[in-house]
Amino acid sequence: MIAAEGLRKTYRTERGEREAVRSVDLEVAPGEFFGLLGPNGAGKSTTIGMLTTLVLPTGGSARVAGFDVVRQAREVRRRISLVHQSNAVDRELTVRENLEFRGRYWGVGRRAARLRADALLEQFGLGDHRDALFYQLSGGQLRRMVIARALVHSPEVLFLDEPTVGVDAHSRVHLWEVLRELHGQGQTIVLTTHNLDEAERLCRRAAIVDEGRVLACDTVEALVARAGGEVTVRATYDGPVDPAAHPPGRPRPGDRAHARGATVEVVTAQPEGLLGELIALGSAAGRRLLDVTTSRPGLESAFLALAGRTYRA
Ligand SMILES: Nc1ncnc2c1ncn2[C@@H]1O[C@H](COP(=O)(O)OP(=O)(O)OP(=O)(O)O)[C@@H](O)[C@H]1O
Repeated sequence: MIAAEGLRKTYRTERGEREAVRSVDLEVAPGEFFGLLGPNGAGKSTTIGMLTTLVLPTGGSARVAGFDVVRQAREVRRRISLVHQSNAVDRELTVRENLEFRGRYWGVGRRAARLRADALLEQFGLGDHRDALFYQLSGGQLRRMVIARALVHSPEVLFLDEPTVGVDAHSRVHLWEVLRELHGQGQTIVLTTHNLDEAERLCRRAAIVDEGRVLACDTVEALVARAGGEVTVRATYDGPVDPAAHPPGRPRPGDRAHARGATVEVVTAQPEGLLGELIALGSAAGRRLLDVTTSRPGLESAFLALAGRTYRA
């Protein structure tokens, strides 16, 4: 459904050139729920911009739904939908009219557009709000409406750029459910997110992007497996500890330890004995250990293994 090769984008600005995307290769099969993951500024929005024909690539090529994103941009646009981070809606129209209007714009017949709008509003939990105006909706409802509207003309690929940014925790979980259901119905979805937890919950395959490059592209389980079963142990003290400090007995081979302010983070495949060592580290610095958290290997560990630094969204 999507094939990109060596996709590149350099922005020219007053302050010189900015290589937003250096080289991106991607393949997404029909029906996949695919994630483009990475910290802010990694080049995710620019990549999705090129795949949706809004940003002209500086190099490389991409085909989406069978058409070239540069030479056949119009054909691509008819077959896809993009939901931006902002909730742009027609403020004069009701929720249902917003959907119908979008359907009509894309050539869906009047009756079909209405039926499709009603079905989508039910599916997105907005059936009772079909006659509401945008200001009568909560942030989460508005977000669901914008995504529902993007589906009225049954696009082959739905692109979502950071779909849950600015959405409260409860609405986020609701939105995840709706997206999983859409995927279950066979919808191809490409999502960008800086939230690795979101990606782990939703995507089956993902590309980890950093500084304009794809560091790895695989199933989420395979990406996590690359982290090699390491756990991240985070200790918080009642005051700053020496950034160069290591718990006594550490580092063991493969360990990575960082201290920042009152927190020490150790990524290790051998956590045995670490708690005692962290207490001893605090005592040596005259600090008391307040809290220890452990996180199982996840995409965060995968990012660390691939990029060589801790993930900061
Ligand atoms: N129109 C533009 N002109 C110049 N530089 C740009 C432009 N758009 C993005 N950039 C720069 O390109 C880099 C990649 O930005 P991009 O928005 O693609 O990243 P991102 O991973 O989507 O991050 P975010 O989630 O913050 O949008 C950033 O350094 C950004 O400042």
